[in-house]
This record gives sequence, structure tokens and C-alpha cells, in this order.
Amino acid sequence: MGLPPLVMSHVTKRFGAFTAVSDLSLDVPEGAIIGFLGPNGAGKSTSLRMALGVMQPDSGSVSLFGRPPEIATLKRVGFLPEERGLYKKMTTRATIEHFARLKGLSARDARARAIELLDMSGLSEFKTTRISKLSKGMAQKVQILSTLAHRPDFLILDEPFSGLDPVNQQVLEDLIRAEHDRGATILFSTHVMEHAERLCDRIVMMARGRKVFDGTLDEAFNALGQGARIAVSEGFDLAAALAPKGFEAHRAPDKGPGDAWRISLRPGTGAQDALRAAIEAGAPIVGFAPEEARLRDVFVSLVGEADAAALIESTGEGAIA
Ligand SMILES: Nc1ncnc2c1ncn2[C@@H]1O[C@H](COP(=O)(O)OP(=O)(O)OP(=O)(O)O)[C@@H](O)[C@H]1O
Repeated sequence: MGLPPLVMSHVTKRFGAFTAVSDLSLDVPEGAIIGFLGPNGAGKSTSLRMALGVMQPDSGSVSLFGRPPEIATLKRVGFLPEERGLYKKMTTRATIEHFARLKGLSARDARARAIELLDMSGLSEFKTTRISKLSKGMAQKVQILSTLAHRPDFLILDEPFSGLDPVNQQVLEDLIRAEHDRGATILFSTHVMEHAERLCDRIVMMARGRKVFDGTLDEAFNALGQGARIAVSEGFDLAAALAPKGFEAHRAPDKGPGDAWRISLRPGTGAQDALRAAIEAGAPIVGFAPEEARLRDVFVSLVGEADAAALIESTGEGAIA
């Protein structure tokens, strides 16, 4: 194994009196594919900027491949910033070639790589189209391809899925997998938990500048335990009704009739026990399902409903299903 692509150690960043990132420690070992999750304002972009040396921490340290972020090491990194921007008059192929050349590829290799990436992502028929003529989603894909152009050892992608339709989100998932198979280490931030669930071997969750979880998907689900979902007529407070019976219920953002609640099950209790307790409590039940835990439930249990609601609002309905 080589040096770890990224180690952040007790990193804090303040803007005036506001602490955007607080005491963050994060290590990204070679070959990992890590999802960096959290609602708007959780501090993800600020953390990624510090990882690259674009922004300096107030305290703590950052090392990229064993060194402070510096030009030589940054050649091994591909970074998709949150702020997108390409030269509007360039063609798609020239754009990707340009970024590849900036990172040291020969003209011939840059051209071959641009063609390969455009083929892989279904954009080959647009290779001579100017960026200004592309849809927003297509332009975003070109920007992502430009990030991958020099075959970086470490990819840092800030919200790569935002702005893409479901078909192109799938294309991007496949592309990220292909980059990982090629040997790249990947760290990407996202609001959309289902991408993290499908792609990552590890997830890091942030809320209000603090890391609230760092572990594998299995660990996240084990930490949560089993649950059940019960939907009741709108306005009925199932948490209050079940609390005296020893069950903890949280509102869940599911669509469907009535209000959905997630019931956390203690070891030794089953979904049927929760249902029985709800019936005994006189709950007007309109739906019931034993469940497999999802990442969003882990997030709710870790950060509470206020922050989880912020995440749900910022992604739109169903986006973190
Ligand atoms: N340059 C800055 N000056 C002042 N405040 C900032 C600056 N950059 C970020 N912040 C604040 O720090 C907090 C964290 O922002 P950051 O962009 O890191 O969050 P995020 O998790 O990436 O969320 P989003 O998905 O909305 O970008 C926010 O409250 C933001 O307003």
C-alpha cells in the first residue's frame, strides 16, 4: 500500500464567529470509495476545499499522499468543485483534452482519453459541440469527465450527482465504479443517500460542522438496529402514543397515505410488537411494514429530526430514499 491519499487531523475552520468545520478527523486509505454526507451547510464543501489546500484550516493538519497539499501532489488528484464552470466556446473534446494537458498528459494521450471518456458516458456524438450548446446536465458531465481526464489516483467530487437526471446519475455511478476499478480512490459528497448506499464501502456523515458517523454501511445499519414503519392518519402523534409503551418513533419522509413514522426496535422486540402497541394505543393506522434500515434512518437517529429534515428538504421529496 502507498501513502494514504488523504489524512485530515482535528481540522477546524471558522468564518468570523461561525465554526463551519469543527475538529474533523478523516482518513481516506488507498482504494477506498467514501461518501461524504450531510445537509446543506454541514461543512462538506469547506472540508473538501481544505483537503485540497484551496482553503487553510484554522487548526489541525491536512496531508495529501503524505505531504501538505501542493502542486506536485495535486497532479495526482481530480477535483470537481461545487462551483461549475467551463469555457463556453470550447468543444467538449477540446475541453477534456485541455484539462488532461494541464495535468501533464501528452497531446496524443489527452486526445485518446477524451475520446474514451466521451464514449463511456454516451457523449461521443457531441464531441465537436461547443459547451455553450450543451444542456446543463451534459455540460456537468463534461466537467466531471474533465476531472477524470488525467487518470487521477484520487478523485474528490463535490456533489457530482446534483443537476443530473436519473439516467445520467446512473451513467455517473457507472463511471465512478469504472474509475474505482481502474484503481482510483474516491471521496464524493452527496445529499442523495441512495448513491452512497449503492457505491460506497464507507460513509462519513456531517451535521453542523461535526462528523457524526464514520464507518462501513454495515456498521451504520448495525448501529441503527431493526425498525418498522407505521403510517397513521395525518396529525396523530405516534411518538407520544408509543413512548409509554417503550417504543421510540420518528417521523419518516415517506410518501403515501397518512403520516409515516419509523419505530426503532430494541433487541428482542419485533415489528409485530410495535404494531400491537400502536393498536393498543388507539393509533389510527393506515399502513404498516417491517423494514430494512436505510441510510436516511441512520442519519435521523444520529442527528435528530431537525437536521435530517434539512437534508430531506434540500434534496427534494424522495431523493434520499
Ligand atoms: N467563505 C465563507 N464565508 C463565510 N461562511 C462560509 C464560507 N464558506 C462556507 N461558509 C458557511 O459555512 C457553512 C458550511 O458550508 P459548506 O459549503 O461547507 O457546507 P456544505 O455541507 O458543503 O453544504 P452545501 O451542500 O450547501 O454546499 C455554511 O453555513 C456556509 O454558509
